[in-house]
Amino acid sequence: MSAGTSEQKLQLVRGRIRAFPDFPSPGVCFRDITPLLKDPAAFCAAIDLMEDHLRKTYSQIDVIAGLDSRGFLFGPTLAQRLGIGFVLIRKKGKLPGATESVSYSLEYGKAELEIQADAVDPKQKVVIIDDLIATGGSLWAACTLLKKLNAEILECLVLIELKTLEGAKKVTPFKLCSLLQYD
Ligand SMILES: O=P(O)(O)OC[C@H]1O[C@H](OP(=O)(O)OP(=O)(O)O)[C@H](O)[C@@H]1O
Ligand SMILES: Nc1ncnc2[nH]cnc12
Repeated sequence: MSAGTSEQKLQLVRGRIRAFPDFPSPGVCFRDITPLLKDPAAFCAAIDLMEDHLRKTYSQIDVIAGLDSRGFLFGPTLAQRLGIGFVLIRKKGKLPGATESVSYSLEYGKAELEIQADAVDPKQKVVIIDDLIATGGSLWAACTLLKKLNAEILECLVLIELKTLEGAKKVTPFKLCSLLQYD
């Protein structure tokens, strides 16, 4: 846990997100988290904010599930803080053993996500984490996978929400929480 108020931590995190207009294609404004990852104080502040939010909101969380690949940057650290396990939701063809899979649309493309069939037990309480929600297709796919395993989805948690793409609607009825919002 680092020093400072929640507002100070949020400012620190916000200051470490870079915008790259027209990447990877015209019209897309890419929100780059690499400066956040390079700054240990800012990264710690981001994890603090996520941990505080989850501890205040839920009396029990069993598992954090993170999305390939940038959800993997936040999920394991957050799970460690909470003293719980982390499970992988990966792009197609990466996970061994029995899997569930679902295809989905991205802001720029199409993809398929998978989870191992034994990743979570039925009724386990799961928070899904990713760096960013754009159209919500990836988180929708993650929710669909966890529903197939009969998990209880508490919420989807992201660092960044791109509001104008209305990804929150796509993950309805599940709750979406974000630390930073951009138009
Ligand atoms: O809300 P959506 O429209 O689904 O977009 C958001 C997703 O897109 C990015 O991942 P990407 O699939 O580009 O993979 P990466 O994390 O490996 O870069 C991002 O990390 C989210 O997972
Ligand atoms: N605008 C964006 N910036 C960063 N990552 C993204 N993934 C999907 N859309 C994105």
